[in-house]
Amino acid sequence: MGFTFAEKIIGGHAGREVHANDCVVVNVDVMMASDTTGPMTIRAFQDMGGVRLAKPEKTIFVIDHATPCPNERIAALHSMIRRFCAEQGCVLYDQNKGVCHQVMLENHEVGEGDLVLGGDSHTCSYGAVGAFSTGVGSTDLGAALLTGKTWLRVPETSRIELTGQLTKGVFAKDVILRMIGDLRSDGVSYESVEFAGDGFACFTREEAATVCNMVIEMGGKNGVFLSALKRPDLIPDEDAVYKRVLRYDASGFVPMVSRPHAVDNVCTAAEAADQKIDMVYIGSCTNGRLSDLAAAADILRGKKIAPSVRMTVCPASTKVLLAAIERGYIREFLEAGATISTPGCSLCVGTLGGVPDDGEVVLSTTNRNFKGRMGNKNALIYLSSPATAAASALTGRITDPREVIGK
Ligand SMILES: CC(C)[C@H](C(=O)O)[C@@H](O)C(=O)O
Ligand code: SF4
Repeated sequence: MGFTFAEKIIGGHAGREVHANDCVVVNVDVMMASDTTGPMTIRAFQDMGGVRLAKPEKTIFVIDHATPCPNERIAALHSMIRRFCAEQGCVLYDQNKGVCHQVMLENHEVGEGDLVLGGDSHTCSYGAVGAFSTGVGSTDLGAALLTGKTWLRVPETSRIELTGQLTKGVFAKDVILRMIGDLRSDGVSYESVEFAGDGFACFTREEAATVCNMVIEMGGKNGVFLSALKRPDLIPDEDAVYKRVLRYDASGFVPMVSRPHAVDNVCTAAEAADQKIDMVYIGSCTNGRLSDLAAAADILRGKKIAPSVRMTVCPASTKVLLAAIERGYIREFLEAGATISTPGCSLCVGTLGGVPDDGEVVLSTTNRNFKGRMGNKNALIYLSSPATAAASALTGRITDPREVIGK
C-alpha cells in the first residue's frame, strides 16, 4: 500500500512508517502564534513548567490581528508577547508587518517538507509551498513550544484534481468557493487535501495560498499543492489510498460568492447580482496579496466606486503595500474612492478598520462570513474574489467581474 503526502511527511517526522488513523508523536519544525492566541500559548507554556523554548529560532510570533493596537487591554497583551520574545530570543514580527500567514510565506519562514503548527486556523495556507501545516489550540502549541514535538492522528486524504485553465475573470477564490459549496463546511473534516492536476499546477504560489488557506473552511486538517513538491520522498505514491477523488474542469468555473452567514452558502456572482452592497473589503491572508490588489486595480483604474459604497483595501503585508505603491495601485485605489488600511488582519475579524452598521451588506475577499465576523452581528457578509469585489464596488451591487471587463 502506497503513501499519501500526509502519511509521508508525518512518517518522516515520526521516524517510522505511518498510515491514516495512526496516532504518533512528531517533531515540529516551525511554530507560529499571533497576538490573539500568543498570550494564551505563552501561559500554557509557562503553566506546563516551561522555562526555555525548545526551538527559539523556529518559534515565531506575529502581532497582526489587532495592529495598530486599538486599546489598553490589547496593548498589555502585545507587551507580554514582546517581553517573552526578548527573553526567549525567538522571532517577532511586530506591528504592521502584516497578516501572520503572509508574513510567514513572504519571509520564507516555512518551506517544502516542514511540519508546522500555528495558533491560527488558517495555518493550513502553507501547503502552497509544500509544508504540512495545521492550526492548533494554544495548549497544544504551548506544549510544542516546550518540547519541539506534538501528537497527531494521521489524517485520511482526499485528492482534488483540476484540469485545464480558468477563463478570464475567474480566479483561485472562485475555485475554492465552488469546492466548499460542493463539499460543505464539514466535507473533509480532519482530512488532508491534495490539490493535483495540470489545472492546479499552473496556479501561482499566491493562488495556491488562497486555495490552501480555505481548506479549513471545508473542515480539512491541511491542504497541499502537489505542484509545490520537488522532493521525491514527499510526492504521494500512485497506489496511495484516498478517501475520495474529485475531478473538476477549470473551464467550467465562473465567479462565485458565499452568502450570509456561512462560507458554504455558495452561489454564482451572477445569481446574487440583484444584491445591493454598502461596503467592500479587499484584504486578508486569503486575498490581500499583490496579485489580488492587481486584479482589483485593473478593474478600478480610472473609475470611481459607487457613491453609496465605502471600500477599504488592506494589503496583507507591508511588503505587499510597498509593491502596490511602486506599481501605482494605491494611488488608483485612492483615486477611485477607496480607503487604505494598515497591513494586518484589520476588518477581516472586525478588530479595527471600519466596522459595518446593523443591516449593512458587505462584500469581502476574506475567508469567513459568520455573524459578527466583521464586528457587527447584524451585518450581512458576502465573500468573493478581489475582481468581483472591485467590480461590485463600481456598480454598488454584487457584480460578475466579466460584466465590467468583458468575457
Ligand atoms: C483569531 C484567530 C484565533 C482566528 C483563527 O484561528 O482563524 C482568526 O485568525 C480567524 O481568521 O478567525
Ligand atoms: S486575515 Fe483574517 S483570516 Fe487571516 S489570520 Fe487574520 S483574522 Fe484570520
